[in-house]
Amino acid sequence: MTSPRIEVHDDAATLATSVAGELLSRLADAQAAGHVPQIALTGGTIADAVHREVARRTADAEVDWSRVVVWWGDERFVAPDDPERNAGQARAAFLDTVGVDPANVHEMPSTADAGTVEDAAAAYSATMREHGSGEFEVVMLGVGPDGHVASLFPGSPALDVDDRIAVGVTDSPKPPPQRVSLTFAALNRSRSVWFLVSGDAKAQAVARAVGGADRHDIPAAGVSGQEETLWFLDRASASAL
Ligand SMILES: O=C1O[C@H](COP(=O)(O)O)[C@@H](O)[C@H](O)[C@H]1O
Repeated sequence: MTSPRIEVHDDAATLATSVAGELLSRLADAQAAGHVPQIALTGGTIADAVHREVARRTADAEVDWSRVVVWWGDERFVAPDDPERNAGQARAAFLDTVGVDPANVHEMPSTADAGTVEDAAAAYSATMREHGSGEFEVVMLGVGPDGHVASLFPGSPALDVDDRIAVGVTDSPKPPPQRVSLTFAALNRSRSVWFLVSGDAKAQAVARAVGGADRHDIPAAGVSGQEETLWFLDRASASAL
Protein backbone atom coordinates (compact mmCIF):
# COMPACT_ATOMS: atom_id res chain seq x y z
CA MET A 1 0.00 0.00 0.00
CA THR A 2 1.45 3.38 -1.03
CA SER A 3 0.75 6.78 0.50
CA PRO A 4 -1.40 8.92 -1.76
CA ARG A 5 0.01 11.88 -3.67
CA ILE A 6 -2.34 14.68 -4.64
CA GLU A 7 -2.17 16.98 -7.66
CA VAL A 8 -4.64 19.85 -7.74
CA HIS A 9 -5.41 21.49 -11.09
CA ASP A 10 -7.39 24.65 -11.79
CA ASP A 11 -10.30 22.95 -13.50
CA ALA A 12 -11.45 19.79 -15.29
CA ALA A 13 -9.85 20.81 -18.59
CA THR A 14 -6.35 21.34 -17.17
CA LEU A 15 -6.74 18.16 -15.10
CA ALA A 16 -7.57 16.16 -18.26
CA THR A 17 -4.62 17.62 -20.17
CA SER A 18 -2.25 16.78 -17.34
CA VAL A 19 -3.49 13.18 -16.93
CA ALA A 20 -3.31 12.57 -20.69
CA GLY A 21 0.27 13.89 -20.83
CA GLU A 22 1.33 11.78 -17.85
CA LEU A 23 -0.30 8.66 -19.30
CA LEU A 24 1.42 9.09 -22.66
CA SER A 25 4.75 9.61 -20.98
CA ARG A 26 4.35 6.54 -18.70
CA LEU A 27 3.42 4.36 -21.66
CA ALA A 28 6.33 5.65 -23.75
CA ASP A 29 8.75 4.98 -20.87
CA ALA A 30 7.41 1.47 -20.35
CA GLN A 31 7.77 0.69 -24.06
CA ALA A 32 11.28 2.17 -24.15
CA ALA A 33 12.13 -0.24 -21.31
CA GLY A 34 10.90 -3.14 -23.48
CA HIS A 35 7.51 -3.70 -21.86
CA VAL A 36 4.08 -4.06 -23.40
CA PRO A 37 2.14 -1.93 -20.90
CA GLN A 38 -1.33 -2.90 -19.74
CA ILE A 39 -3.77 -0.21 -18.64
CA ALA A 40 -7.27 -0.27 -17.20
CA LEU A 41 -9.75 2.42 -18.22
CA THR A 42 -12.70 3.86 -16.40
CA GLY A 43 -15.90 5.51 -17.60
CA GLY A 44 -17.57 8.77 -16.71
CA THR A 45 -17.29 12.46 -17.41
CA ILE A 46 -13.71 13.22 -16.49
CA ALA A 47 -12.46 9.97 -18.05
CA ASP A 48 -14.07 11.02 -21.32
CA ALA A 49 -12.23 14.36 -21.18
CA VAL A 50 -8.94 12.54 -20.48
CA HIS A 51 -9.52 10.12 -23.37
CA ARG A 52 -10.18 12.99 -25.78
CA GLU A 53 -6.97 14.68 -24.67
CA VAL A 54 -5.06 11.42 -25.22
CA ALA A 55 -6.40 11.34 -28.79
CA ARG A 56 -5.45 14.99 -29.35
CA ARG A 57 -1.91 14.60 -28.01
CA THR A 58 -1.04 11.16 -29.37
CA ALA A 59 0.45 12.46 -32.65
CA ASP A 60 3.18 14.25 -30.66
CA ALA A 61 3.84 11.35 -28.30
CA GLU A 62 6.26 8.43 -28.50
CA VAL A 63 3.64 5.77 -27.74
CA ASP A 64 3.10 2.82 -30.06
CA TRP A 65 -0.56 2.12 -29.31
CA SER A 66 -0.41 -1.20 -31.17
CA ARG A 67 1.71 -2.41 -28.23
CA VAL A 68 -0.58 -1.31 -25.40
CA VAL A 69 -3.04 -3.76 -23.82
CA VAL A 70 -6.33 -2.20 -22.77
CA TRP A 71 -8.71 -3.42 -20.05
CA TRP A 72 -11.57 -1.85 -18.09
CA GLY A 73 -12.04 -1.45 -14.36
CA ASP A 74 -15.79 -1.76 -14.74
CA GLU A 75 -18.55 -1.92 -17.29
CA ARG A 76 -22.29 -1.62 -17.52
CA PHE A 77 -23.98 -4.94 -18.40
CA VAL A 78 -26.08 -3.70 -21.30
CA ALA A 79 -26.25 -4.27 -25.06
CA PRO A 80 -22.95 -3.79 -26.93
CA ASP A 81 -24.14 -0.64 -28.70
CA ASP A 82 -25.83 0.92 -25.65
CA PRO A 83 -24.52 4.49 -25.11
CA GLU A 84 -24.07 3.57 -21.41
CA ARG A 85 -21.14 1.28 -22.27
CA ASN A 86 -17.82 2.56 -20.92
CA ALA A 87 -16.08 0.76 -23.78
CA GLY A 88 -18.16 2.53 -26.43
CA GLN A 89 -17.33 5.86 -24.82
CA ALA A 90 -13.58 5.09 -24.85
CA ARG A 91 -13.67 3.79 -28.41
CA ALA A 92 -15.35 6.97 -29.65
CA ALA A 93 -13.04 9.23 -27.66
CA PHE A 94 -9.67 7.68 -28.56
CA LEU A 95 -9.37 3.93 -29.12
CA ASP A 96 -10.83 4.08 -32.63
CA THR A 97 -8.28 6.65 -33.75
CA VAL A 98 -4.94 6.09 -31.97
CA GLY A 99 -4.03 2.78 -33.63
CA VAL A 100 -4.62 0.13 -30.98
CA ASP A 101 -4.52 -3.51 -32.06
CA PRO A 102 -8.12 -4.78 -31.61
CA ALA A 103 -6.66 -8.06 -30.29
CA ASN A 104 -5.20 -6.08 -27.38
CA VAL A 105 -8.47 -4.40 -26.41
CA HIS A 106 -10.35 -6.47 -23.83
CA GLU A 107 -13.86 -5.14 -23.36
CA MET A 108 -15.96 -6.59 -20.57
CA PRO A 109 -18.77 -8.81 -21.89
CA SER A 110 -22.08 -7.20 -22.84
CA THR A 111 -25.54 -8.80 -22.71
CA ALA A 112 -24.81 -10.15 -26.20
CA ASP A 113 -21.82 -12.11 -24.87
CA ALA A 114 -23.03 -13.46 -21.52
CA GLY A 115 -26.33 -14.53 -19.96
CA THR A 116 -25.79 -13.02 -16.50
CA VAL A 117 -23.46 -10.54 -14.83
CA GLU A 118 -21.84 -13.41 -12.94
CA ASP A 119 -21.14 -15.22 -16.22
CA ALA A 120 -19.73 -11.98 -17.61
CA ALA A 121 -17.49 -11.51 -14.56
CA ALA A 122 -16.25 -15.11 -14.73
CA ALA A 123 -15.51 -14.75 -18.45
CA TYR A 124 -13.57 -11.52 -17.89
CA SER A 125 -11.55 -13.11 -15.08
CA ALA A 126 -10.68 -15.99 -17.41
CA THR A 127 -9.68 -13.59 -20.21
CA MET A 128 -7.42 -11.69 -17.87
CA ARG A 129 -5.78 -14.88 -16.61
CA GLU A 130 -5.25 -15.98 -20.22
CA HIS A 131 -3.93 -12.72 -21.70
CA GLY A 132 -2.26 -10.77 -19.01
CA SER A 133 -0.51 -10.83 -15.73
CA GLY A 134 -3.21 -8.51 -14.38
CA GLU A 135 -0.39 -6.19 -13.29
CA PHE A 136 -1.46 -2.91 -14.80
CA GLU A 137 0.98 -0.13 -15.48
CA VAL A 138 -1.81 2.31 -14.69
CA VAL A 139 -5.41 1.87 -13.52
CA MET A 140 -7.50 5.01 -13.90
CA LEU A 141 -10.57 5.36 -11.69
CA GLY A 142 -13.34 7.91 -11.54
CA VAL A 143 -14.96 8.45 -8.15
CA GLY A 144 -18.68 9.02 -7.54
CA PRO A 145 -20.14 11.49 -5.04
CA ASP A 146 -20.89 8.41 -2.87
CA GLY A 147 -17.22 7.37 -3.01
CA HIS A 148 -17.70 4.49 -5.46
CA VAL A 149 -14.86 3.43 -7.73
CA ALA A 150 -15.22 1.15 -10.75
CA SER A 151 -18.62 -0.44 -9.91
CA LEU A 152 -17.82 -1.00 -6.24
CA PHE A 153 -20.57 0.90 -4.41
CA PRO A 154 -20.89 1.59 -0.66
CA GLY A 155 -22.56 -1.29 1.17
CA SER A 156 -22.46 -3.67 -1.81
CA PRO A 157 -21.64 -7.37 -1.24
CA ALA A 158 -19.11 -7.00 -4.08
CA LEU A 159 -16.89 -5.07 -1.65
CA ASP A 160 -16.09 -8.28 0.21
CA VAL A 161 -15.28 -10.43 -2.80
CA ASP A 162 -11.51 -10.77 -2.72
CA ASP A 163 -11.02 -14.22 -4.21
CA ARG A 164 -11.92 -13.24 -7.79
CA ILE A 165 -10.61 -10.86 -10.45
CA ALA A 166 -14.05 -9.58 -11.48
CA VAL A 167 -17.44 -9.63 -9.82
CA GLY A 168 -21.02 -9.20 -11.01
CA VAL A 169 -23.05 -6.34 -9.53
CA THR A 170 -26.84 -6.57 -9.69
CA ASP A 171 -27.93 -3.69 -7.46
CA SER A 172 -25.95 -0.64 -8.52
CA PRO A 173 -27.62 2.44 -7.03
CA LYS A 174 -26.44 4.36 -10.08
CA PRO A 175 -28.16 3.18 -13.27
CA PRO A 176 -27.84 0.85 -15.00
CA PRO A 177 -28.19 -1.61 -12.09
CA GLN A 178 -26.31 -4.54 -13.63
CA ARG A 179 -22.57 -4.13 -13.96
CA VAL A 180 -19.27 -5.97 -13.90
CA SER A 181 -16.40 -4.66 -11.80
CA LEU A 182 -12.83 -5.60 -11.01
CA THR A 183 -12.51 -6.43 -7.32
CA PHE A 184 -10.32 -4.58 -4.83
CA ALA A 185 -7.87 -7.50 -5.04
CA ALA A 186 -7.48 -7.06 -8.81
CA LEU A 187 -7.33 -3.25 -8.76
CA ASN A 188 -4.74 -3.29 -6.00
CA ARG A 189 -2.27 -5.27 -8.13
CA SER A 190 -1.72 -2.20 -10.31
CA ARG A 191 1.67 -0.48 -10.29
CA SER A 192 -0.02 2.93 -10.39
CA VAL A 193 -3.55 3.82 -9.36
CA TRP A 194 -4.78 7.18 -10.60
CA PHE A 195 -8.00 8.70 -9.32
CA LEU A 196 -9.52 11.27 -11.68
CA VAL A 197 -11.97 13.54 -9.89
CA SER A 198 -13.62 16.81 -10.79
CA GLY A 199 -16.42 18.90 -9.31
CA ASP A 200 -17.49 19.96 -5.82
CA ALA A 201 -20.13 17.19 -5.58
CA LYS A 202 -17.22 14.81 -5.01
CA ALA A 203 -15.25 16.91 -2.52
CA GLN A 204 -16.48 15.09 0.61
CA ALA A 205 -15.88 11.66 -0.91
CA VAL A 206 -12.33 12.67 -1.86
CA ALA A 207 -11.59 14.03 1.62
CA ARG A 208 -12.92 10.87 3.28
CA ALA A 209 -11.05 8.54 0.92
CA VAL A 210 -7.75 10.36 1.32
CA GLY A 211 -8.38 10.49 5.06
CA GLY A 212 -8.52 6.68 5.20
CA ALA A 213 -12.24 5.93 5.50
CA ASP A 214 -13.51 2.35 5.73
CA ARG A 215 -13.75 0.91 2.21
CA HIS A 216 -17.32 -0.25 2.92
CA ASP A 217 -18.35 3.40 3.38
CA ILE A 218 -16.10 5.00 0.76
CA PRO A 219 -14.88 2.32 -1.67
CA ALA A 220 -12.22 4.64 -3.14
CA ALA A 221 -10.41 4.31 0.18
CA GLY A 222 -9.84 0.62 -0.56
CA VAL A 223 -7.71 1.05 -3.68
CA SER A 224 -4.02 1.87 -3.83
CA GLY A 225 -1.17 1.17 -6.22
CA GLN A 226 1.84 -1.07 -5.57
CA GLU A 227 4.20 1.80 -6.43
CA GLU A 228 2.02 4.88 -6.67
CA THR A 229 -1.40 6.21 -5.70
CA LEU A 230 -2.09 9.53 -7.34
CA TRP A 231 -5.14 11.74 -6.98
CA PHE A 232 -5.69 14.09 -9.92
CA LEU A 233 -8.14 16.69 -8.62
CA ASP A 234 -9.47 20.05 -9.69
CA ARG A 235 -9.91 22.87 -7.18
CA ALA A 236 -13.57 22.01 -6.64
CA SER A 237 -13.04 18.33 -5.84
CA ALA A 238 -10.09 19.25 -3.59
CA SER A 239 -12.08 21.84 -1.67
CA ALA A 240 -12.77 19.68 1.41
CA LEU A 241 -9.17 18.49 1.90
O1 LIG B 1 -20.75 4.63 -13.10
C1 LIG B 1 -19.60 4.98 -13.18
O2 LIG B 1 -19.23 6.14 -12.54
C2 LIG B 1 -17.88 6.47 -12.27
C3 LIG B 1 -17.74 8.00 -12.18
O3 LIG B 1 -18.42 8.66 -13.23
P1 LIG B 1 -18.54 10.24 -13.32
O4 LIG B 1 -19.43 10.55 -14.49
O5 LIG B 1 -19.13 10.72 -12.03
O6 LIG B 1 -17.15 10.79 -13.53
C4 LIG B 1 -16.96 5.84 -13.29
O7 LIG B 1 -15.65 5.96 -12.89
C5 LIG B 1 -17.29 4.36 -13.51
O8 LIG B 1 -16.38 3.76 -14.42
C6 LIG B 1 -18.64 4.29 -14.07
O9 LIG B 1 -19.06 3.02 -14.45
